[in-house]
Amino acid sequence: MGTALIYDEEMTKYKLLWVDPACKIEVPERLSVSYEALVRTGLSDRCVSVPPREASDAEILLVHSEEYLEGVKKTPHMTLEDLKEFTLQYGDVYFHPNIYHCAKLAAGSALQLVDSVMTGKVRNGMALVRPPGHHSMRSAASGFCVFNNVAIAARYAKQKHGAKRVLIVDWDIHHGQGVQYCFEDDPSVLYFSWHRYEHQEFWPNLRESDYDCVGKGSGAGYNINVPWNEVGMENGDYLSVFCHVLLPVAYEFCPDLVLVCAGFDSAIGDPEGEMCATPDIFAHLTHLLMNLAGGKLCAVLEGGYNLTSLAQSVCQTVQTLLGDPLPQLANVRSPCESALESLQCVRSVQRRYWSILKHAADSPTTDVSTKRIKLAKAEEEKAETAEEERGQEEKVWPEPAERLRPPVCSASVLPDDAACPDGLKRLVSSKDPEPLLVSRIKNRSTEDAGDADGVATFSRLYTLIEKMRTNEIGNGVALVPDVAAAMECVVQDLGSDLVSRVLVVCVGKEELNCATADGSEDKQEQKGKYYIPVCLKKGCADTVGFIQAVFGLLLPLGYEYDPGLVLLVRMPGSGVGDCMWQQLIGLLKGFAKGHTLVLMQTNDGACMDPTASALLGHPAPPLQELLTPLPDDGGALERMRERLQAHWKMLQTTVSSGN
Ligand SMILES: CC(O)(O)NCCCCNCCCN
Ligand SMILES: [Zn+2]
Repeated sequence: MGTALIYDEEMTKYKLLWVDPACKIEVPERLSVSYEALVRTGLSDRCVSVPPREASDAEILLVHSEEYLEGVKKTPHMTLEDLKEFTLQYGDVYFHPNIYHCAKLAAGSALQLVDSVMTGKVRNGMALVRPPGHHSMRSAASGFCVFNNVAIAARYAKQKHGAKRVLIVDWDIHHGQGVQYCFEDDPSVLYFSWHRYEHQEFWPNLRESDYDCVGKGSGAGYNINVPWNEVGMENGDYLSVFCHVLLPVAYEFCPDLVLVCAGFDSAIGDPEGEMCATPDIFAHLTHLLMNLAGGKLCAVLEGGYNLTSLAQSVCQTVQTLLGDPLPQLANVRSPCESALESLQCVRSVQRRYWSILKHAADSPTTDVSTKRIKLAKAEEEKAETAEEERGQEEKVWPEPAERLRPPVCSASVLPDDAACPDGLKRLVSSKDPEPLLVSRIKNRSTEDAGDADGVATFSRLYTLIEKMRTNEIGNGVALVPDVAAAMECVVQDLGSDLVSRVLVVCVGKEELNCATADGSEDKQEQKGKYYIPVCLKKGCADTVGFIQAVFGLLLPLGYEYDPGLVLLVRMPGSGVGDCMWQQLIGLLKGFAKGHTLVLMQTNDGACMDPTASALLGHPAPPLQELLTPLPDDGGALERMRERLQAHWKMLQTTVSSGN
């Protein structure tokens, strides 16, 4: 299934008609440069073009009041003076004779997107719209927003398509207070937002944007605010919050639909956000959400005011929705102290609502005085930056790297009598393997692998890894007589001279004699750092433990390790369900530009089809809803994370005790 793209140049046909410094950044070019970038890169041609439509009164009234709608309806006929007058009642927003028309198109675009995804016409999609929506409230416009596009879409998805649980992820750098107010007592809509906050110093300066506002009544726990109390947040900060807060909770929530308030003012170069995350981060944020809700994801444009980083970020998002390989995120740095403080605060208040977080630490003891010191420091720094303002340095960042689809998406190495699943390209050894390789395989592996077809299998494995390195092949699966031997061979012989770092994810009971990344035998502490045995209660059927292991350990660590190849090994008798297995394959695509090699035992061929489906990029079925939280061994996982965070900074979820 494809990716929908919704855009109409009509939504560029309104602009600010008077002087207002607060609104001058919201220009029509935001939309046109975004769309033109999608055209220029050929991405728009690969999407299913879906036309926008005007939202009806009834649809707008799902969120807004009649008196508000009646007021906005009058704006097309207003004089300039009346428009100014009308605008004065709201904050940081402007009206224009054509903005009502565009606001109906923006909301209608979000609804078209929901229809296309919920009816299965497409898998996912993006709507490029203006005016944005997430600040507008039941009876008020705000922050360039007139109608709350995404809030209307969420209500619509429930009413028209029977969605029971809708997740809204708001990665715009401003707090979508309009969305929070709309759903704060509604447990069927989980709203997650991070936002520049600076201890309430940043617009919209609301007390209720802080981390302790978790929703009300039956909605308690279904509102998650992550305040950024400093600017300059980077990729590592964003990924930490996704791995340690949003994703575990999202998987426990198990939504039927994911809506994204896709604002790109959280990218580097944006005058509003003043953050440092690069445009390719949105490729990963999108990817990390794509295995929820069976892949049903609707991204709706919100903010983004640096035309360069906006266009790049839009392209990164759409390219991921299309299923292209993820870009390598080089040198993901550990979260900064301020981000860790926010992370710890959010987890500590949310833990009482989400069993996945129940082992989270208490809030940090930053007593009032520390905060006052911080604010005082911030004040004086602000004074400094004030004078620096004039010489405000232009942010520069590298153009995102090309993300080339390999000629062959997925390949297989199989015994001659095994059937090759649809869509996979079977690798046959074209020529005789190099004698050197044969000798290494012979003296390395067990006797049965040393015989003729064992050598053939291993030489095909070598070819497969070689072709992944050159990006001729994206990923692959091999059925081998002995997975343990094959794993050692890949890591020791094949992997090591083809890629510099191999992330080995071994699913099953086996105790492994591990080899560190550099292939040397282990010294005790090396073993500690590069060998992370995670034991799940009830084997691999333990969903809670699986989610904690994947999001609390594997993904953060993988982003920090930045491997050139992922080796996913399914030990015989592992008992891991197809659903979890497909989720794992889907999530691991975020590393090594999607170069994953799956090793399975020949007699484990039953799960070849789900494996092939995941390797080909089909969305994984949702994990079953976590109704009764299992007596999970989250404690053991938390203790392991504590131990490992000394080596792997991305595992941190609390401020360093030292400070
Ligand atoms: C959709 C959105 O979240 O990007 N709207 C942002 C509104 C910002 C209002 N304040 C502007 C002050 C100018 N320096
Ligand atoms: Zn914004």
